[in-house]
Amino acid sequence: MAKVYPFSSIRRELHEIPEPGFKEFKTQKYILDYLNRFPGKRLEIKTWKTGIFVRIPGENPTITIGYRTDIDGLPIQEETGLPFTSKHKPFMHACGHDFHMSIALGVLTHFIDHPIDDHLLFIFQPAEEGPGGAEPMLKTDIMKEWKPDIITALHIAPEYPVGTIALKEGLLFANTSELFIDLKGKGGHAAYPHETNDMVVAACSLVSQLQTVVSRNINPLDSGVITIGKITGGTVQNIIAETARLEGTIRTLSVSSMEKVKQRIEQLVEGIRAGYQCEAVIDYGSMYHEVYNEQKLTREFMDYAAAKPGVTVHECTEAMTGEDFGYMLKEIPGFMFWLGVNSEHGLHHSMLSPDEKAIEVAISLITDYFTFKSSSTDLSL
Ligand SMILES: CC(=O)N[C@@H](CCC[C@H](N)C(=O)O)C(=O)O
Repeated sequence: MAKVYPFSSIRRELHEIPEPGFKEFKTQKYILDYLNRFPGKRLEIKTWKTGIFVRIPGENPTITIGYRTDIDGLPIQEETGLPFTSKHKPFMHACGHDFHMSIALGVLTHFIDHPIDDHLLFIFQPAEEGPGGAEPMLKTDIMKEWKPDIITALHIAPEYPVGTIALKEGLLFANTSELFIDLKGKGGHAAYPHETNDMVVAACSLVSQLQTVVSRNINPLDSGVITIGKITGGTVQNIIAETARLEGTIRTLSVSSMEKVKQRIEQLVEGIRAGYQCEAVIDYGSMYHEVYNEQKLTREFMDYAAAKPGVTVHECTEAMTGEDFGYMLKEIPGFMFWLGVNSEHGLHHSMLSPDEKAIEVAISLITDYFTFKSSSTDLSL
């Protein structure tokens, strides 16, 4: 068994208790219990739903430096076989939020005993995987009172080795929109198809047609994704389905492409309505603003990280992943970066197993950068 680094044990305990968005009750309690280990320290703690804000007041503050972690898990049946596998099946920390939280606690713990000039605000945000906690958290009175002047977050990256971080100035992650389409027609006996309008056939046809939107309606030099991750419909093998439901997500690099994709989806769904004589309802669920890294802070951080022993900075291209941290970056200058964790299996995979050595790499990099940033005379953007 690999060596367990201090914050790896926290990561393992959090890994055992993944919870869906806005139901992170045990996770919230775990973090609050951890924070309560530091009585008498200058920690200011406020909760919002299942999220937590923690402020460490600065000694001689000019600004507030923000750090955000997400805290929710995903509905995935874990197959890692790890001794600290999920106890909340079928949920799993398959997007690294257990890493993100333990890194946030590591950075926070460092600053409890090493206060800096500026205020620090740690945001433990629920529901990143959906329906989104960042946007409503931004609107809270707590955020208005403690609003950071700059903000940072990271996301684990299975494809990079430990010690590598990846980022770029400007656009890093895509605009996203969830997509739910409910079809309702007439079901019936499997042997009497002429008396029905089979919603399984309609759903299959619609999924195929949706594949043409990106390939035939988006400029090939632009990018887009439509993924249908789930189809449900029908009841048993010898009954023609009365209903079917498609669940998916849309990703684009611009708001205008998102509008175009949605317009095209609506036209295709209208065709299904007419062609299959059925009802069809589209729901776009939650939408996330793109993650856009502020140029000057990002470049400064890249230069800072590149000079740090043991850290390699890779200038990456944008990804079609989504992150509601994009809403925070829309209002507060800052950046997000990928943290290499060297896992054979990728994000949202049942066998994702990131290398825990990356936790200490991230804690060290972020604490050093915040200390540098706070003592830096140039706080202008
Ligand atoms: C980093 C990451 O994997 N984020 C998720 C965000 C999902 C947002 C929403 N539920 C959707 O599916 O559109 C991602 O899938 O990129």
